Amino acid sequence: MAGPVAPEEQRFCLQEVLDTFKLCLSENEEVSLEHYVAGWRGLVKFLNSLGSVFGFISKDAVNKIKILVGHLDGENGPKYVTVQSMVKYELASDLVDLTKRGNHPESGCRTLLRLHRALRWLELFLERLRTSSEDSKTSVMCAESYNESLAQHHPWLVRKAAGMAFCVLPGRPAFFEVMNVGPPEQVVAMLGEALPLISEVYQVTETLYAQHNLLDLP
Ligand SMILES: CCCCCCCC/C=C\CCCCCCCC(=O)N[C@@H](COP(=O)(O)O)[C@H](O)/C=C/CCCCCCCCCCCCC
Repeated sequence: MAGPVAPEEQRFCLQEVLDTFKLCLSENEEVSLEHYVAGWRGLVKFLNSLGSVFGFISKDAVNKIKILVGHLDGENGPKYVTVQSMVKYELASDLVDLTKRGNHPESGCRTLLRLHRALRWLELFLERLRTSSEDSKTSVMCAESYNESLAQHHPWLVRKAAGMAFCVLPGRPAFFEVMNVGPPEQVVAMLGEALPLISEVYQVTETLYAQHNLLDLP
């Protein structure tokens, strides 16, 4: 499974991801793009520690993270502080391809939508992990969660490749170990803490995108 031991800054830690998702939502339910991206960076560390089979997934996630960071660090960075301000700015400035891919293939709105859909997969997967028994198969939990969410937006070839990658996922005990939390009961408790945060970020974004008819951006 995993290769040589990763340096500390590349090592996944569930607590770190939990902390970034805690910081994501402000009191007035605005989603901080900086923390959203940081949450995904943390998750990509986990994916990287699972080995090169997951490289094509990690690469796509990293590309999308880079696009969003590019917006955050760009000259219009202040417009990208929250997902709400990003949507408002990009729509008002005609910076989103709404019906077919055109001049704005890297808009913040369409890029974030891809990660947003993946967040639903994560929510479903973590809930299965949290309620699983010691001998449950991570590959099955992952595939079921994928089929209920992201798969509906992926073409056959991507679905096939993803399905093959899931087959080499480590078993639950090894999987829990990579999370760097402690014994399984502690992992389960931390997942219980992380899930409502992830769900809330997902719901707030889903409602915002639905209000603006952005859920099917090409
Ligand atoms: C708390 C710890 C346990 C769970 C840790 C999970 C770590 C997962 C980290 C990253 C997940 C990857 C997110 C992938 C984003 C995919 C976005 C997407 O849908 N992209 C497609 C469409 O993009 P455009 O072409 O429209 O720009 C793109 O075609 C995708 C290509 C790559 C394949 C994506 C397969 C996604 C499978 C998600 C499951 C990851 C399996 C992780 C196993 C633990």
